[in-house]
Amino acid sequence: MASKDQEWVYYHAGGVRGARPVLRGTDAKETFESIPVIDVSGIFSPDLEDRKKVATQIGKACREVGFFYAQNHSVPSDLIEETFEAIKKFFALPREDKMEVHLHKNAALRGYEPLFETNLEGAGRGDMKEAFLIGQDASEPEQSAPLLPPPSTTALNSWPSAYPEFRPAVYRYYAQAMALARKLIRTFALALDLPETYFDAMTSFPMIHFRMLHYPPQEAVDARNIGIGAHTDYTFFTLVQQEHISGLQVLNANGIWVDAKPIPGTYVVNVGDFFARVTNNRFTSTVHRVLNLTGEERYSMPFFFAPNPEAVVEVVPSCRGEGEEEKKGIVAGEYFMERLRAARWRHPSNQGKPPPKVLDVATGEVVLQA
Ligand SMILES: O=C(O)CCC(=O)C(=O)O
Ligand SMILES: [Fe+2]
Repeated sequence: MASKDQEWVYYHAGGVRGARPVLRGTDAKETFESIPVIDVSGIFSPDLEDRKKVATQIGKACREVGFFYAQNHSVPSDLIEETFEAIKKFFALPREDKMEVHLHKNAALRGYEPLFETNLEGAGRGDMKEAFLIGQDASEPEQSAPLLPPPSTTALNSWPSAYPEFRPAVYRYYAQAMALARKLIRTFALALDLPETYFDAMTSFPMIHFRMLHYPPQEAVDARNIGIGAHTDYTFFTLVQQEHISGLQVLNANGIWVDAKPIPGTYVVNVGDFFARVTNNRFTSTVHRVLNLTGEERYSMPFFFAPNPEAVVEVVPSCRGEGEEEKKGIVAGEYFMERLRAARWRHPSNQGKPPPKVLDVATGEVVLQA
C-alpha cells in the first residue's frame, strides 16, 4: 500500500511517462539484481544446435531482465578503441565546427546535439550529454542499400566538414556493428521459437541510429543532474559499447537501479520497445538511465537496430496467447519519428505544437516542458 512516504522512480517508456514504487523488504517482488553475461560465440557456428543454445540463454535474459552482456561477439577490440578515439576527436572540435551539423538543421534529426538539449525526465536543466547521431541513409555508398535510391534523394546524415576522417572511421565500426546485429536478430527469432529468418524481410534496410555520446562528469546525484534520464529505447534491440567508465543503470521491478558496469570485451545488449510490442511484452523493454559519477569523461556508443521504416510491426505468431489483447500493427517509421520528435520537441517540424506535458521529477507535478 503506497503511503505518503512511498519513494517513486519516474521514467519515460513507450513514449509515455511512468512511475514505479520503490519496494523493499517484505514488499519486494522477485526480480533481477544483476545482468547476465552470455557467451554468444555459438551464433557464428554453422551448426543450428549451437545457435539455438545461445538463443535459449538470450530468450531467458530478454524475458527476465531485458538486458544482457554479449561476450565473444567477434567485433575486434582495436576497432572499438579506434572508434572511441575518433569520437573523442569529434567532441573536442571547436563548438562552431560541431554546430555546423546541429540536428535541428536536419529533417531526419541527425547530427550534433549539444549538452542539455533533451530532458527525458522533465526536471532540471536537461540531460547532461552531447551526442552525434547518424542513421540508415540509402544515399551513402558505405551502407550498400539493397535498392539504389532515386538520384534526387538527399542525404539524411550530416557530417562535419572540419573533420573529414570522421566519416570513414565511423563507417568502419558501423559495418561491424551491423554484421553483429544481423546475426543477433536471427538469434532473437530462434529465442521466440520462430524460423531463424523470420525478421529478415522486415529488417532488409533497417532503421539504424548510431549515437555517439559524451557525458561530462556530474557533480551531484539528484533528479536535476542526470546524464540521460530514465527511458526505454525505441528499437528492436540496442548494442552498447561503453569503454571502461561506469554510468549505465538498469531499473528492476522493485524500482532499484542495477549497475551495468563495463565488462571488458563485451557489448551491453538491451531489448527495446519494438521487441516488447511484437512479443506482447514477453521480452521486456527495460528502463535505464546514465549517471556519470566517476569524475571522468564518459563516452559510449549505442547502436540502435529497429525494423525497416515501412514495416508494419505486429505481434509474432508464437506470442499470441489466448485471451491476450490484439495489438494493431504500427508503421515502424511513423512510431519512431513520433518518439524522436517528442524527445526533441523544439525541432522546427514541431513548430506551433504545444510542448509535451512532463512530470517534474522533483515535485511530482505535471508541467509543460520548458
Ligand atoms: O550511454 C549509455 O551507456 C547508454 C545510452 C542510452 O541509453 C541511449 O542513448 O539510449
Ligand atoms: Fe537507451
